[in-house]
Amino acid sequence: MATFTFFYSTATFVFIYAMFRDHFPQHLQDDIQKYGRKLVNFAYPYSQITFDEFTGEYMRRSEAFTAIENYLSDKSVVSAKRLKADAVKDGQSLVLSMDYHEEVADEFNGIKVWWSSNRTTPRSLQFSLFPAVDEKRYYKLTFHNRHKQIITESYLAWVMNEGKAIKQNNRLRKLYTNNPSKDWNGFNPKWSYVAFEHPASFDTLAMDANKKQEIINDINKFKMGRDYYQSIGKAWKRGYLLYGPPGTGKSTMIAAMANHLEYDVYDLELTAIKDNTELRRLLIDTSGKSILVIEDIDCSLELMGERESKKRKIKEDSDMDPISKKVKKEMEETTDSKVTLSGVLNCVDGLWSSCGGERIIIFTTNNIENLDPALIRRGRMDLLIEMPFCCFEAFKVLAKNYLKINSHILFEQIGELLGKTNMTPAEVAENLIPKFEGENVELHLNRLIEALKATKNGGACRPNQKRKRRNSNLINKKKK
Ligand SMILES: Nc1ncnc2c1ncn2[C@@H]1O[C@H](COP(=O)(O)OP(=O)(O)OP(=O)(O)O)[C@@H](O)[C@H]1O
Ligand SMILES: [Mg+2]
Repeated sequence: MATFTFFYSTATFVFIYAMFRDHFPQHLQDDIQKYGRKLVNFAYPYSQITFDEFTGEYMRRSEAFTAIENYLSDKSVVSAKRLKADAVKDGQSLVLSMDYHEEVADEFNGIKVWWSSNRTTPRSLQFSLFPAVDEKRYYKLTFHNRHKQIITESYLAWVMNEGKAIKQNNRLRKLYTNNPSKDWNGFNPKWSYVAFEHPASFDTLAMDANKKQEIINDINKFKMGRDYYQSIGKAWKRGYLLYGPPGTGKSTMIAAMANHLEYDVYDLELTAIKDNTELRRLLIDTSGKSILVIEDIDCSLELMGERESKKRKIKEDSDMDPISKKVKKEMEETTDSKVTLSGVLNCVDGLWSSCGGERIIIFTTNNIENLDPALIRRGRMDLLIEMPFCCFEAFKVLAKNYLKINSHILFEQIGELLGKTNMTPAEVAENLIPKFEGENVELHLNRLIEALKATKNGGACRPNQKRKRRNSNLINKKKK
């Protein structure tokens, strides 16, 4: 009986609505709809915004949906009764979100809003070449009509920023390396990655404390400088050149920076790139909040600048015997990489570097003298950071890391010897690592003293005036 009544009323409603649409004059229909909407607004003065999970022509996962999911995660744990769990960081941790048809409340500047998680399932079978989309997930935001402006202008921007920041913290940080271009295709991407799990930090980095603090301040200022860079019309990027002998901590410094900033690292192998076009394609495929690293930049002949390499080539060629000349020519011909200095300079200055923002570009070299001045000119490399041989202060950091001591009677002697020798932090660290079970602190320090004496007596040169000058000026700040 009840079913019959329901069917009867629905049919009557449909009939009346059809009559109304077909026979009522249009201006009367408009008036009735206008007043009808006013009545509904009066009875239910709330607005709603829906955020679908997949949007656009290619049905990409919506950034807004992901940001909202992350933003609501903590709030859902507190107030939703049913939760869903998703693995992040390649399964290392879980993100909780509210289950379907749950609702959580939020407050912004004293305004109360409600978020609900929903899904719709298709009512009929669809035939498609693509896998069927079983359900459409979406978030719905409900708020009072009178707060519409503040919600659409400020609250949503706040939710997006917060959500993105939470996502950034939850994600697995990655160390990317470029694949040879012959392998690039739809299945093999330009970059391969592994989880970036380097343990280096500024605490464990051995170097002069003031210089270390200057570098930390510089990168902190950069990270917080979004508005500043915007206001001066400059791309939000920064370039560093790390130079110093092998084993002085250049790579360790990069890892410490990446960990401090929580950025990904793109380790660019220039020799695997054929030409500037490929270089550009690779760079376009990188994301913001990342450090692009080109290690040992001087090791590619082309990058030393055409003027330098031509000069060098003429000199070398005139010194060579005919057979060596032929072998050299053949080698040059088989070397594929035609990446040029101007290609690399474009990577530092070009439009690419401003896409996505928050990019740090780091070059390392053992021989700063070999670099073309164009590469390190003012404004291109913002900071030149020298990683020098181990000084006493750097040694104290290593002693604290490796031996867990802040002082010892032998420190004075070690300090004196360090002042007279060129030993890298890597070599010092090697002497502080336990070689056998049960070795005590004194044994390590004595071993280091012996090694320092051997280096000194073995003719290790004292830093010349040029090096001394550079050591005293670890960081040569360049004008921005
Ligand atoms: N300043 C330092 N602070 C802490 N550890 C260091 C430092 N320098 C070197 N080490 C230790 O020595 C090892 C080698 O250092 P690293 O690879 O950073 O040197 P590098 O300057 O990059 O050398 P290369 O020029 O050969 O690439 C590191 O794994 C680290 O353990
Ligand atoms: Mg290195």
